[in-house]
Amino acid sequence: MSKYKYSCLNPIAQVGLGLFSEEYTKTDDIKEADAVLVRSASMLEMELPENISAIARAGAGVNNIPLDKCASDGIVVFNTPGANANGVKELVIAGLMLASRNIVGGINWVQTIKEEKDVAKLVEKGKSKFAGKEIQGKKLGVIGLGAIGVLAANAANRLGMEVYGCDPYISVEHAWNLSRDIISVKSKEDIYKECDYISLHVPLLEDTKKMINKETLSKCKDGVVILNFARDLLVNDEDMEEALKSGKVAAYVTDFPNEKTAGMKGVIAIPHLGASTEESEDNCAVMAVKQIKDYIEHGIIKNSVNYPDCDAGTFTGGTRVTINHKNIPNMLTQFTGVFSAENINIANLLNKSKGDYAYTVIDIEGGVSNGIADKLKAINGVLKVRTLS
Ligand SMILES: NC(=O)c1ccc[n+]([C@@H]2O[C@H](COP(=O)([O-])OP(=O)(O)OC[C@H]3O[C@@H](n4cnc5c(N)ncnc54)[C@H](O)[C@@H]3O)[C@@H](O)[C@H]2O)c1
Ligand SMILES: O=C(O)[C@H](O)COP(=O)(O)O
Repeated sequence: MSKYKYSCLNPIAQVGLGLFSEEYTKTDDIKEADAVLVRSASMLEMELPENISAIARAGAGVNNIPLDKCASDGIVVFNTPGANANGVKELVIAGLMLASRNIVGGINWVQTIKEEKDVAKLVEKGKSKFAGKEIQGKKLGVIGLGAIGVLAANAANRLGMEVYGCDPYISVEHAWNLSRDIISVKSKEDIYKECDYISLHVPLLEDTKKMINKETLSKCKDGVVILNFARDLLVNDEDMEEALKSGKVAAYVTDFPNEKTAGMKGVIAIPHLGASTEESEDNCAVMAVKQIKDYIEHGIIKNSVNYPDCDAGTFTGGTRVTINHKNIPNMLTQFTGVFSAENINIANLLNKSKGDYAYTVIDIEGGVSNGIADKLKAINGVLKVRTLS
């Protein structure tokens, strides 16, 4: 008899799902799932049943998940930082080539002459129409130096590009990994002004939405190439269309085609293939499942995007009570009061907060009655209580 249930809203690599022990079963009904695994399926309009404790995004971008709603329902949302970064980096490099050499045009043209008598001769005669430029010596601007941005910047630099990077919130880890040859700039303006190619690697947030627009494009060099392997809404499509028509933008490479851009002249549209490699899918699935298991079985939070990371160690016996709650004063006093009223000794207590939300783990040596959980749940600001035993 399984103890836990999980649902997958997208196919998740078997190497990850295989890590679930026989204590877990898969269900198609999220009304009975403790945990949900998802890639890009939108959960924004979904009902979130009370039974869900955790959602793992097997990937980086979490704009398909209602993070605040989840937090206020006591649902911890994880992602898998860096797990698909190499896959995306390699496609970014391909994107640079696709935009610089008319590979797509050339390949399509060969198909139009394939039934002709002397294909080799026609190729030599017609190839000049598809001549391109080399990326070596050109300037690339990378906006967002996270897991992908750093890898893309370093790789392009190794291919001979002069690379500028901009990320006001760069983490220490990513700064360490950034090649010293990358020119770090404080403002995106320097990238717009200087670069021949601009690659976006920021999350879709209120302040990054439509960051590439008429105004920012007007600051760019004529014939700039924009690469978007992050999210379609980072770019204002109407402004991009105008810039492509005028020649301000020579090519727009996007991994996120939509109704507007899929057929737009000057757009190289890729069907969201950045993370669609065996390696990235495996990495993401393994990381997502490990994080779900750690949380469900031990109450450990690692790589959450809406709750603080919190590791009280592996749960080894007695009872562990985990509480998802609002980050407001006087919560711990009320929690400990519930235990002391029952004369229960707390062996270990850990509390962490992140923004408006907090998480507390309380270990006790023996068991607890259901009444304890009910009393904790009744405290104003408590969002979810789990009892692990
Ligand atoms: N094409 C794909 O298949 C694919 C795969 C993975 C990720 N993505 C997208 O790429 C994005 C980046 O992925 P990642 O793994 O590098 O994430 P990450 O969190 O490691 O890096 C994002 C970086 O953007 C920076 N940032 C945030 N706001 C910024 C701003 N206003 N200006 C400059 N920098 C800013 C952050 O400081 C961080 O360093 C994801 O959010 C996702 O939308 C796409
Ligand atoms: O944010 C991400 O990780 C990527 O966009 C990958 O999405 P996918 O898992 O649907 O390929």
